[in-house]
Amino acid sequence: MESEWMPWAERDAAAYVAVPTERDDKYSRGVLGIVTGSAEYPGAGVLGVEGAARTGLGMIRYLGDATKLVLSRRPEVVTLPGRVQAWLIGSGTDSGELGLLGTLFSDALASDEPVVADGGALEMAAEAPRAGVVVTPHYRELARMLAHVGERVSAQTIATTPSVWASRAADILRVTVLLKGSTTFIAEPLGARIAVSGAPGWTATAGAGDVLGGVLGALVATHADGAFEPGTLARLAASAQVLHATAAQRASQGGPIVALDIAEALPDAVRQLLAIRGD
Ligand SMILES: NC(=O)C1=CN([C@@H]2O[C@H](COP(=O)(O)OP(=O)(O)OC[C@H]3O[C@@H](n4cnc5c(N)ncnc54)[C@H](OP(=O)(O)O)[C@@H]3O)[C@@H](O)[C@H]2O)[C@@H](O)CC1
Ligand SMILES: Nc1ncnc2c1ncn2[C@@H]1O[C@H](COP(=O)(O)OP(=O)(O)O)[C@@H](O)[C@H]1O
Repeated sequence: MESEWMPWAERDAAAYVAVPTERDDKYSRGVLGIVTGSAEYPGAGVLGVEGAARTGLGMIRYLGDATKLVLSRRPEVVTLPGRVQAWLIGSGTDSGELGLLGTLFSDALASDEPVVADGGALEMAAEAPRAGVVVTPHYRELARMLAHVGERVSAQTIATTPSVWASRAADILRVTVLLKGSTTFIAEPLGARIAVSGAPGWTATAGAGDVLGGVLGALVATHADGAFEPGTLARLAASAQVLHATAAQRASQGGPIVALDIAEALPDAVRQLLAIRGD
């Protein structure tokens, strides 16, 4: 029998926006370690950083391979290693050519912090499943992850029945899965099943997924204490998808957008959600 998919609306997502209080400083708000971007795809590093920064968090430590480009766009970013509350790894990297990035990915996956894994870190996340990990593949990437653990399914089959495969993948891979598409399906191993729709078709543009990784990284870093409780990572993932879709809608207004437009519309999307909450 197919799983029950719970919808997730702006009102639900609003509860997962962390608003700083007078007692907060940049560390208590949450620090996100980001290891994304490579010589081949430096732009993905910038897009994830922008997504996270515009969602709201205390600080970003960027340790990927696009430091120069990231700093030229966001001088607020710190490029030294140090304590973080969560990790975003893998967007804009190739799993076959990781070099030193591979060590950083395995350190993050072996750490006690929650991890958002994308792009070239997906196969490593599939190899070493643990609680507190959420993966954000599109259909082809999910097919590759499943092949990596011996489950053969084509990207076309996943595209035709994404809810079935998001659900199955979470149970097989034993990590929380956010499967990207026109409807995004979020599944926790033997747990929550959430479906989020409503993003405009204009969202299907290069780098939009890299921005989503940043949004989710920021939400996880600002809720790191609860991230290991059953269902929390799935609800944070659904909230990130809602914020991303709201930002895309605001940026698009029925017309074309680029990924950076989505990142730039995030503060307004956050305000829209907080207004629903009554803040
Ligand atoms: N600005 C940045 O830095 C950006 C960086 N990005 C980063 O890039 C990394 C790889 O992500 P990805 O999703 O593109 O790669 P992947 O899943 O291997 O798919 C390759 C498949 O696509 C297909 N294909 C290619 N061209 C096609 C065409 N014209 N028309 C139709 N099909 C076409 C091709 O098919 P084939 O040519 O083999 O038949 C193959 O199957 C990832 O880390 C991501 O973060 C992106 O986010 C973009 C912005
Ligand atoms: N038809 C669509 N309608 C709405 N959103 C879409 C559609 N197709 C893809 N998306 C969204 O666009 C983003 C694309 O991400 P991804 O495939 O990772 O691309 P990239 O790697 O270039 O960033 C995801 O957030 C996905 O959910």
